[in-house]
Amino acid sequence: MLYLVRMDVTPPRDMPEEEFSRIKAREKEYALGLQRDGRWRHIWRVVGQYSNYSIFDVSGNDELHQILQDLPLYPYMTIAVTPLAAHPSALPGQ
Ligand SMILES: O=C(O)CC1=CCC(=O)O1
Repeated sequence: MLYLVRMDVTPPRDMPEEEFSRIKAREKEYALGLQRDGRWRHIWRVVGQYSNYSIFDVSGNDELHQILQDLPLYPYMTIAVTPLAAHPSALPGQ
């Protein structure tokens, strides 16, 4: 199943920059692993915001929920999930 996910990150005000940088490095490694195995299909920065739009291709709600909960930045995120279905006007394979 495909999901459009928006992640808005609010960095903690009281966390030292070095500690937050370490969390961001872990986040990147985690995200790269999921991109390499094909479950995190796209990630795009929202211009001017500490936010991204991502497309996930996973088995269903439970797998996506686990993936999102395991994000190192999860405690500092607001997440919105939109499940996607095929559109009848889409070209085959799109
Ligand atoms: O920077 C972000 O939008 C949050 C994030 C998700 C995966 C990643 O590497 O950073």
